[in-house]
Parts: sequence; C-alpha cells; structure tokens
Amino acid sequence: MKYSAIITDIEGTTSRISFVTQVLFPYAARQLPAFMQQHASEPAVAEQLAACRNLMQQPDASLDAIIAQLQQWIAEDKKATPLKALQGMVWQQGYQNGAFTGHVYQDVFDALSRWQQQGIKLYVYSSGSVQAQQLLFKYSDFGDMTPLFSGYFDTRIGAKREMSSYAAILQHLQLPPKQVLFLSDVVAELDAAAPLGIGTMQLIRDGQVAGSHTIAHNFNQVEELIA
Ligand SMILES: CSCCC(=O)C(=O)COP(=O)(O)O
Ligand SMILES: [Mg+2]
Repeated sequence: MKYSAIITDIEGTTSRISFVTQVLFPYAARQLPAFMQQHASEPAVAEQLAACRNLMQQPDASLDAIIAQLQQWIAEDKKATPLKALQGMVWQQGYQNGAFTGHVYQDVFDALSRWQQQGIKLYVYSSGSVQAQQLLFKYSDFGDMTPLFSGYFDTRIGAKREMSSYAAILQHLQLPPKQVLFLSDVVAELDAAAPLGIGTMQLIRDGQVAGSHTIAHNFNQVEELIA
C-alpha cells in the first residue's frame, strides 16, 4: 500500500447522495425555523446568525429574513459555512431522537476498517460541518465509526474546489502529497487536489460523469487499485 493517509468525501463517496438530498436536507429545512426560534440567543447559534448576516451583506437582517435565506440556500445546495454549521446542530437532534441513521455503504465500512488496521490514517473532507460529519459516522448504519478517523476537515479550511484547501490539509497532515489519496465523486474536487501531487480517485456510484481520474465504483475497487 503506497499511501499513508486517505481523505474521503462523504456525499456520493462514503454515503448515498439521496441520503443527503432526500433525508438530511429536507429534515433541516423542516426543523430549522423552530430550532432557530428556540436557540437564537445561544452563543453557538448567535455566532452563525452573525455569519449569515455577513454573507447576506445585511447587517440588520431579522431572524425571519435569515431563516428564509437559509431555506433558499438549502434548496440551492449552497455550501455556505454558517448554513452547514446550523444544519449540523439540527441534524444532531435527528440522529439523537432516532429520526434517521447515517447512511454508509457496506464496502466503505469494510475497507475503512481494513485500512485502519493496516496503519493508514483516515480523514474526512466534506462541505458538511465537522460536527455533521462526526454525527453521520457516530450514528452510522454500522454503529459508531468515529474511532476509524484521525481527523475531519470542512469548509472552514476552504472550498472543496479550491487547490489552496488541499494545500492547507497537507500542512495539517504533514505528509508529502504522493503519500495522500483523495477520494471523491466530484471531478472538480479531484481536479483541485491533483495538481499538488495528491493521488486522486473518482467514485462513480450513481451515474456521475467521469473525469480524467482513475475510476472506482466502490471502496473494494479502490483497494485493488492501490494495492
Ligand atoms: C456531513 S453530511 C452532510 C453533507 C453535506 O451537508 C453536504 O453538503 C455534502 O457535501 P460533500 O462535500 O460531502 O459532498
Ligand atoms: Mg461528494
């Protein structure tokens, strides 16, 4: 195995796209208004409200205006950092009250378990907040998978289609790029990582359009390709 670390995307890579678009996003859209009304004054939520006002360029935006903006961002799948932070807080309630469990493909659970045993460090990089990532794997279909991972990165390190985000992640990992493999279903994300010398592989599970990266249909194939 030539890689010391593997970084994986979530939506479309470890987990089914429809779990995010048909379960998580609608749950957040339904629950956000009540959640915001109840928790607006708490420091963690107030911080995200301030970030929303900043992004909206409306320093005096009312709570109702922010909620409407958040609903629009959810509908557009906008990867806005304050939206992602607030979604994570709302999903926590859903996971804890058993409304859903985190979808993870069987081949992902199996391969990640093997890779960790082989000493490969495993990381997640998703547009979902670190809290949302940890929740998905803590309450996964296979139970608590968080012990498999050595770290998590979200949009606070940068957007997933920007090369500078992967440079910042390499700084954190303190590894040469050729020892790092990035797995994603989105070509633009792989295109951003590859010029740095990071190994890339595209997961095609749901009919995604292929780019110029090595293709795998599941994590068992990833393992065969990097052996
Ligand atoms: C952490 S689960 C929710 C995923 C999410 O909110 C999202 O926007 C998907 O982003 P990804 O980078 O995993 O494709
Ligand atoms: Mg993805």
